[in-house]
Amino acid sequence: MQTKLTAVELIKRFQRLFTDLNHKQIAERLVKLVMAKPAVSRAALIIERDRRLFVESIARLNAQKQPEIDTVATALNKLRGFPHNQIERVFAEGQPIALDSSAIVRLGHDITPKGTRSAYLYPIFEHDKPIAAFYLESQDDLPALERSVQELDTVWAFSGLLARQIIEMWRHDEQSERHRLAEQALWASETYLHAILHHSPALISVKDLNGNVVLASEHYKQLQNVDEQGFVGKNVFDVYPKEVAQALWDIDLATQDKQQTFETELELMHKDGSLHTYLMVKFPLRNPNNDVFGVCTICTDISERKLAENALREQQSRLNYMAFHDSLTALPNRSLFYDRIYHGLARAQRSNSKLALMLLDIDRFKNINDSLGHDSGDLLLKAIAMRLNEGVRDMDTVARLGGDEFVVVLEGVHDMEDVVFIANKLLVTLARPLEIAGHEITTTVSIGVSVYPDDGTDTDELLKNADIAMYKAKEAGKNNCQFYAKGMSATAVNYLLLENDLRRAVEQEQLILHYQPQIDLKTGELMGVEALVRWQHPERGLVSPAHFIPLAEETGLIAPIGEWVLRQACYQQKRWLDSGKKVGRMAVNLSPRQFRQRNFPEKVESILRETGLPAEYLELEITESCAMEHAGETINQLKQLNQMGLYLAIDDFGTGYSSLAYLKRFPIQKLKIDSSFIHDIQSDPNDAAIAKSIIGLAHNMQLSVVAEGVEKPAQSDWLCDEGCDQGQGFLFSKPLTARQFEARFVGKHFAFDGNVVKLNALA
Ligand SMILES: Nc1nc2c(ncn2[C@@H]2O[C@H](COP(=O)(O)O[C@H]3[C@@H](O)[C@H](n4cnc5c(=O)[nH]c(N)nc54)O[C@@H]3COP(=O)(O)O)[C@@H](O)[C@H]2O)c(=O)[nH]1
Repeated sequence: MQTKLTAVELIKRFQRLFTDLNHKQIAERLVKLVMAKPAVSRAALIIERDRRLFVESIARLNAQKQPEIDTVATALNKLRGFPHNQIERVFAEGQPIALDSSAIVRLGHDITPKGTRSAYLYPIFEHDKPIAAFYLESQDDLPALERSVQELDTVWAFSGLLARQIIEMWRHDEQSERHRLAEQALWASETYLHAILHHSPALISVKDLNGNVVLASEHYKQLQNVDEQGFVGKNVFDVYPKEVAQALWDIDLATQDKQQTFETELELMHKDGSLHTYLMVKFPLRNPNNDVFGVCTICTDISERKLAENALREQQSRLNYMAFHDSLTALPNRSLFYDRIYHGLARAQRSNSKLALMLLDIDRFKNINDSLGHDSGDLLLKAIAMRLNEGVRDMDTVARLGGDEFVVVLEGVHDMEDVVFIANKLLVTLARPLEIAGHEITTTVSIGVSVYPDDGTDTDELLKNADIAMYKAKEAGKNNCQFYAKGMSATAVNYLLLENDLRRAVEQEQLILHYQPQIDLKTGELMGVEALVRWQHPERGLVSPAHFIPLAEETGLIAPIGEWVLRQACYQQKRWLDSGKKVGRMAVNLSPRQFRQRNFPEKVESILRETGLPAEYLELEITESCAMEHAGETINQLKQLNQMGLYLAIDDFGTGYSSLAYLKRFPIQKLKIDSSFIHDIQSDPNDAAIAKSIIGLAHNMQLSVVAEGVEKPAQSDWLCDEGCDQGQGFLFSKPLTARQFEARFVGKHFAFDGNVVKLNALA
């Protein structure tokens, strides 16, 4: 049986119940007291803290009908399963709210637990203002719940105080947390600052408005004049040289006054004597009232970046230099020459003056290069570049266009005598002996001059005309200077210009072979084919061998060209043999220099091996004059070639002076009557007599005989009647490309030009 307690006993009991509890435990105990009433199935304590409603604690009956308490201390709006609007209403109106079963149904089934039939909201006041509320649910009807509410009047009475206690405790907790966080933040920022000031490689400092350093990074100690105490407490004037300090202080003042950030670079000396470049940033520091109270300086060491930038700049200017200068002589190259002359021409036009362009080419440079080697050739070019530079004024341009070709541009020319004088001076200067790699070398140059505006108004025209004049100088015996004159023919010049291009012709695959058939005059059968080289020049078109073979011979280029022809002809012959085409022998022309190469027979042998062509399918032709020039040597070379199984022919026979004594000793198989005797063979009795003699001579020596340059059927008939074995000429076919040649084959047989078919028909 329950005994009624007095008010004092009740207070004491409550005090005992709530002594030494924290706010969570107080809230738990309060809802537990409410749950003690059997009609209450769920209870919650809601408290207003800082104008927000928090559900502090919730109690509900579990399956065993035991109260279970959950301290949530969560904002109401974050929790589901509560009649939010009703709870807010209690706090707003300060009146209890009773919800019967129909009101519960209206709340909806997701608000209250299943089976709830009534609910009650009870406000708790402090000074007439609700500061808390209890929310009660019951599985009984409202009257039963209301009875329990009445029985809980003591709880309601004490709840005002306890709710206040909970609020204060929360506030205290929150404040403690805020303090803790603030302390933690302070500690963190102090730690960071300490770490930054001690370990940052930057110079970081803060100065007050008088320029006294109040905070500084350790890195300052690296600076000259900063002792082990560091920068703190000092002033820029204590540390830096006077002018530097003044400049820094001026920036500090400007930063304070203008209240803006300043950025500049400065160089500071370290204790180890090294000079470092720093990027310095200064900015004002403001207090919460936005007043400037100091200046912060951050200096970053950018020495390495500067070094890299400088290196890059140097590299760029080196590259720039290289792009416009010749690496060997350091003279301006072709590009810079074009740029200089472009501006020079503009100046000449403005000042109405003349400009002279001198093109210089070293005479016989190739011989020097070939005999002394490329290193000596390079030394020579350098020496010439120096002498050229010394021989002209500073304002004049000396450039190397490539190879052994130099150019001098003389500006402000008013008198042509001056140009003549300089040209002669250069000829004399350059002709002085030079010591190159222990050899005394005397070299000369040929100079061609063109003058603006008389010989051209643009660079290319002036260059072209200076070129023509320069080659005229070469023609005139080298070591002299020629001025361009309007009528100068470019034909001879062209011939010389070819030389440079010819050097590249083999490697750039500009050479091709054409093939001209040789036929049996009696049967019309294809007996052989002569390989004739052509040069497919990129600008000049097809260049005749009559034009470039003598040049190749003169310059020594005949060796690689001749070897290329021989190899290609052998490869072609092998292909035709393999494809079953009856071509006869492949005749290849040899130039004197090529034939005289000591190891020529070995070269032929190696090419035959490489191409797989049997020797008997190859015929070599040397001219009569070549054969007779060093007849003794010729016999030896021919013997070796003959022993290899090759067929040998004397070309252009009748044009040289043959010694019959030698001729009979040459191990040859064929004579070729030169075309000059064939041309007028019917009308010129001398030509006819010579041709007859050659045919007779050949047959007497057991040699076969071929007539070159057969153009007319009558010539062919005459030759046939006189017993000439073979003919070669346009009558039968012009020289053809390999493809054209193959196209003439009908099965395994070669078909000649139309008019020759008739001739064949006679056979
Ligand atoms: N060392 C080398 N010399 C070579 C090589 N290839 C050619 N040559 C020599 O160059 C000279 C000119 O040759 P090309 O212009 O090829 O002239 C040849 C024929 O096209 C020409 N020909 C042939 N038939 C006729 C004709 O009926 N009429 C006519 N006007 N010309 C004709 O004759 C040249 C052949 O001459 P040849 O060698 O004497 O049989 C010339 O001296 C070539 O030898 C080479 O690879 N190496």
